[in-house]
Amino acid sequence: MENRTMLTDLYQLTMMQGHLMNGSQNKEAVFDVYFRSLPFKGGYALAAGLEQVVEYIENLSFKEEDLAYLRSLNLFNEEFIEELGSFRFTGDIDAIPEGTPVFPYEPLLRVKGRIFETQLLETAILNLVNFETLIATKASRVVSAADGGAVMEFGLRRAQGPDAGVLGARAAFIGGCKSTSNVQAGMRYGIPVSGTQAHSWIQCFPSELEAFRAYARTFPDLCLLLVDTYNVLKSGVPNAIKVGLELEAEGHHFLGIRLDSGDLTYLSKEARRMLDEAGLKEAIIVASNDLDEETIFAIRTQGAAINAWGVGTNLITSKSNPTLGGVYKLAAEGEQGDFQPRLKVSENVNKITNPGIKKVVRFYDRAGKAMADLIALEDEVFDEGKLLTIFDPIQTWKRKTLRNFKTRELLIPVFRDGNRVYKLPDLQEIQGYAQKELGTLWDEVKRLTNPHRYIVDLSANLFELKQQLLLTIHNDIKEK
Ligand SMILES: Nc1ncnc2c1ncn2[C@@H]1O[C@H](COP(=O)(O)OP(=O)(O)OP(=O)(O)O)[C@@H](O)[C@H]1O
Ligand SMILES: O=P(O)(O)OC[C@H]1O[C@H](OP(=O)(O)OP(=O)(O)O)[C@H](O)[C@@H]1O
Ligand SMILES: O=C(O)c1cccnc1
Repeated sequence: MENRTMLTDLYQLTMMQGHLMNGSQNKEAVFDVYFRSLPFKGGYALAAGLEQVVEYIENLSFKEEDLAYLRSLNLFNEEFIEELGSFRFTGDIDAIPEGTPVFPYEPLLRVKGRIFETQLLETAILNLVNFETLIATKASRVVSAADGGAVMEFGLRRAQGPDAGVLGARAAFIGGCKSTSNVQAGMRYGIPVSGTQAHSWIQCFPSELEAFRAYARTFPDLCLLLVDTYNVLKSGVPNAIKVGLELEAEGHHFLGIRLDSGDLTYLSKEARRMLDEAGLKEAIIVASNDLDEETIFAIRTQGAAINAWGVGTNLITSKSNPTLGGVYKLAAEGEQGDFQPRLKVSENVNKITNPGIKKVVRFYDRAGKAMADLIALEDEVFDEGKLLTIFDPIQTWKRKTLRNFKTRELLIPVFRDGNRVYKLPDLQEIQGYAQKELGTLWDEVKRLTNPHRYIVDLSANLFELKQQLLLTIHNDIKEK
């Protein structure tokens, strides 16, 4: 497992030395990880990256060469470097499991512990959670546009570097992709690997037919032929049909063809007709070429005859929305378990933080559909037998009364006193869980364009606490 201890911003280390020098290193802090707006103008995001956060925490330790490098910067004193030498995370982490639909302002992770430790974690946690959550969300949109057609992740060559290719393939699988072309991701995470051929294979042979036959000889039962090197309907599909029939005559199953250019709707319909007429009704048609959720949705609704989609660049780079702006904000600080809520003020009301140690409660109706989430204080209880009126924390007149609800707390314990108390699910389990979880959201929340906004409110107690703190800060400033 990779040691990512040095994957941090310099200022985390300077602040840590500052705490050590000021005697505040043992102060306890609670940080929330959350994002403020949904990517893709979508209706939800899918949480991902927790497994990498767990690995990061479990491998946190500065090696001799790390300490030597830090010493060489001539910024840090020996007392601090020595302290880093025995650095371990000894705090608590609660997190929303990977594959859960999540919404703005909800703490996806809550980190509690000595400020000396919790400050260091910000950069790596955000790096991991922001990227994987973004790609899992993008993949989920692409998969939903494919409406049951398999989506194969093809992006490694265009990913923003090797790590993004591998972790992106993992996140894409959480979002519902069926397979990846990325062999390292397949090996590391047990993702099914799949693929076809490149144009170079076809070009290497004197003719397209010979290229197809050579591939069919090598992989008679894994034969998906790329048909657009010369001319799809006049050459590629007729040659693929010849080879497909030869394979079937020998008792093999011909898988199908891949289209990688041109009008994918027209070509797939024509190719389907030709394959069917030749008796290759089971042969599938895979499409690729700069696809994303919008093109897939358009092509599918035009009536294309496409069974599976190969999606690379737009998915792995999240091209239409390349970042998720997750932040790591201090919500409480204290000593010996006695915490005081803390708040960050901003002129921009969306940037004022939510104070205190919080939890996220999801409210379901009797049919199991998610109705709303509340960000609440840790010790609050919501009685399932009672009515509950919730309200928008900004437009407070917007109210909704929940009745007959079931509740579920989304944050679950992952580390206690530095020890892991959470069993990491395997990736197949996470994918299945994500699919089930998406089934609890209304279609209106999931639709790709102009979705309904899912309700995420603050509990009355948290709202009250926030108002009080804002008022106190405001009055303090006025008096100065
Ligand atoms: N029927 C369709 N409706 C909407 N978009 C489509 C349809 N068919 C293909 N597309 C998309 O249109 C774009 C076409 O790309 P482009 O203009 O580069 O043509 P091309 O066929 O890839 O040409 P080239 O031969 O250079 O590869 C791709 O993003 C593709 O996914
Ligand atoms: O289009 P993407 O969604 O990124 O999917 C991956 C693309 O990569 C391959 O092409 P190649 O690298 O040869 O490039 P090209 O076909 O785009 O020229 C493949 O044939 C797809 O077209
Ligand atoms: O296997 C394929 O067809 C493939 C793999 C990576 C990128 N494009 C296509």
